[in-house]
Amino acid sequence: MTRRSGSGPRPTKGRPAGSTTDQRLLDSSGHGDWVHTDPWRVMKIQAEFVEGFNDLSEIGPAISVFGSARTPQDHPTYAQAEAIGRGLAEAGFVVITGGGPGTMEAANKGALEAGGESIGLGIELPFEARLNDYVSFGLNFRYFFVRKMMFVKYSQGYVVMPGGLGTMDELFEAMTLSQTKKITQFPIVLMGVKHWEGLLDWMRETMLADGRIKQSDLDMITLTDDVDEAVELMLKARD
Ligand SMILES: C/C(=C\CNc1ncnc2c1ncn2[C@@H]1O[C@H](COP(=O)(O)O)[C@@H](O)[C@H]1O)CO
Repeated sequence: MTRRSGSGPRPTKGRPAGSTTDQRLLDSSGHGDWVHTDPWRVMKIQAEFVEGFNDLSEIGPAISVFGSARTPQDHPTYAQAEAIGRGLAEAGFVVITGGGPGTMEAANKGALEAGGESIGLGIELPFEARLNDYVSFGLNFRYFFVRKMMFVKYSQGYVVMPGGLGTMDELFEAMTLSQTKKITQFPIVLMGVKHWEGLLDWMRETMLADGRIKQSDLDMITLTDDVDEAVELMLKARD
């Protein structure tokens, strides 16, 4: 695969400065312009699904790696994400990330430098954002929900590194889809014991204790700092 000519930021020309397509879809106080009315937006949404399905349908076994867009390059988590990208690529997996900076960049770097496929599924944001330099094939999405479906549909499992709101959204979406059997056989590895153990303790002591989740919901997660263990788990699930 080669870097798609359409990768990088979508042109901002023609759209109100500081807003995104997603934002205009979800904002109830929309513009009156006919191309921005909801029925016509469905065509744009449909086109984005078609394009994504078309471009990703033959990528082979893939693992998505998520994590903070704000991880500095000299942070130990950056090195760990690079190692996970490398380990997954060496094990024959395509590595998919959000194509952004920080942890996403590190995982793409590890995968690309190990000779693997390094995919970035970027998102249009209200500020300048472009795919990182280690993406060998990239797509930029206007709609978060279309992009999120591509991660689930085209990966066999998730590795989730320390992160903020975006990372939590991606993690809990996958857990909900697994819990409701919308996806099956979907290993989820949380990397970074120090970052995640507080959340897992709370889920066990509050959510589980109050009967709001089952033990099987927690069992779908593996918590580790060990890159080899994470890769091994993905291989076991694949085989
Ligand atoms: C914050 C900055 C750029 C953000 N750029 C992003 N590009 C692509 N994907 C992103 C970006 N920001 C968030 N994401 C998605 O959410 C996850 C990380 O979010 P978090 O809140 O940082 O945990 C990540 O996995 C992406 O899929 C400028 O530095």
